[in-house]
Amino acid sequence: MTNIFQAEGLGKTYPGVRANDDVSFTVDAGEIHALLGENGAGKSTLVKMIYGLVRPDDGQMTFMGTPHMPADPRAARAAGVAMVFQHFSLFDALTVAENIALGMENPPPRPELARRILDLSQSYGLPLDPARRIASLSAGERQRVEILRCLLQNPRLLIMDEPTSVLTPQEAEILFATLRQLARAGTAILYISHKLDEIRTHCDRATILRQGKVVGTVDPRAHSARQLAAMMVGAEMRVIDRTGRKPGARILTVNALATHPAGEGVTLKNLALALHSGEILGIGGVAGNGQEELLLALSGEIPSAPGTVLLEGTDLSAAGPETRRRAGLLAAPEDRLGHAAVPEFSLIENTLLTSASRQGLARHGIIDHTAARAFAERVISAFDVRTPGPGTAAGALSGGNLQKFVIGREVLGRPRVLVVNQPTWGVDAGAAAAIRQALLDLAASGAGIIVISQDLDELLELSDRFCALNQGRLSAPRPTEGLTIDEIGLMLGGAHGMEVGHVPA
Ligand SMILES: Nc1ncnc2c1ncn2[C@@H]1O[C@H](COP(=O)(O)OP(=O)(O)OP(=O)(O)O)[C@@H](O)[C@H]1O
Repeated sequence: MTNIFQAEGLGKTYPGVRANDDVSFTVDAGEIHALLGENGAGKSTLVKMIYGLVRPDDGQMTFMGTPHMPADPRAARAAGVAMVFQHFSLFDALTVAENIALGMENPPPRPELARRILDLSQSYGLPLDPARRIASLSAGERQRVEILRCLLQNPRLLIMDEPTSVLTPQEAEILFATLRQLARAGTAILYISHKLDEIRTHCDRATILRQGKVVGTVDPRAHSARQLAAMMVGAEMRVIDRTGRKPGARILTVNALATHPAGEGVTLKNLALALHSGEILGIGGVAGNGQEELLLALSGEIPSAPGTVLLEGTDLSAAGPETRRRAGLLAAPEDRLGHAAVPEFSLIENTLLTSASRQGLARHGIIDHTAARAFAERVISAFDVRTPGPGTAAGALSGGNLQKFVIGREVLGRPRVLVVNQPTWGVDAGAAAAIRQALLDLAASGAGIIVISQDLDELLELSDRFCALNQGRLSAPRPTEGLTIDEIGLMLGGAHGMEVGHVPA
């Protein structure tokens, strides 16, 4: 194997944070190289330096034998580096092909581009219609657009920042087949993920970062997930405690819930569910089958017919998000940057967005800054959000730390019912365990929780009952205890993009 990329002594300091400190490592042609580390360890900062988005304060890089210090992403792309981001950078109103054309230096005529997209998507098993509008795509499909956009550039080094966090296990397998295919052809892949099992199965080497420093480069196959996690955090992981929950009275009733979104998107079809106090209901399924719509219909962002959403007997179907929040029905959506939080707003301002009324952070339209700051500080400390302080802009937080903040803000909002979509997306193993524990503790205190997730292990770990959402329809719930992966496969069966045949017998 030949060394294609080398970093020597890279450093980057942000106000109050040494994000990268003396980072040296190499990536070989044809290898899938994982970057591992806790939230905030400096992984994104490192790859942004390679991709020309951030300029290092110190150190050098070499790429394909020549010094590499790209002034911007365009220069990095010209040198042969491509990157798939953790957050999507797509225009909702445009089609797949239009978005891809926007990122190209010299886009070919539209019909030819559409053909190339189709060809690539077929040869890499990533189905995508070039004429679809981005607004109608699920998170998983949006990611495919980003991946295909990169593959069209024929990169020598492909950087992927948590690419599988929005994919189902089956879609992730397909992606890894794609990456293997690329690696065999000599492309180097630098791969950020928090999924340790995935890294152990698919990556050739792993470089571990802790607090901005390289701890070491290891063969991930030679270590257990637990050992890798311990190297990342420098300590052992905690064990989840599921005790103390007693499902009580019915708290949320959803009846004949149907949505009719304008334009594209999934319509919910005649959904019914009952949630009890102290209970966690898990909803599994492939993204794009109505998960986001269900959250919006429960949070009040999509109104529904009278009698369809009842909280403790009160009909909230016509109520907007603020009225529902006051009543105790809180939600944490999947898209943390843009939907759950405003990137340019400080964490204090972001707490005001959803918590002003429940926490008494504003009176008669006047913001109580002291109270807002104190609440933001409570969230930061209770959920171990790594940030210089509550005045930091949400967009400056690492992905996982923002996720902890968003979940923490709602959990500390003392909900009667909390609806969360992908609660541990992009969160490191230790923090994911802490978030899951917080949800279990919240249920133990009497709240009802709906967890929507693509992570089956997470749903099995958390939920008392499980149901599947498939093309806008919800299956009948089943108790999680004793439920086998086969049975779950059947419940999810027929969901688009997921075949029962993939579920191990
Ligand atoms: N633009 C910025 N301004 C200020 N601080 C920043 C900025 N970007 C990153 N940081 C800080 O630098 C540190 C490293 O962040 P980085 O995003 O590189 O971590 P990460 O390992 O990618 O985390 P995650 O797994 O959560 O995505 C964090 O403490 C983060 O808050």
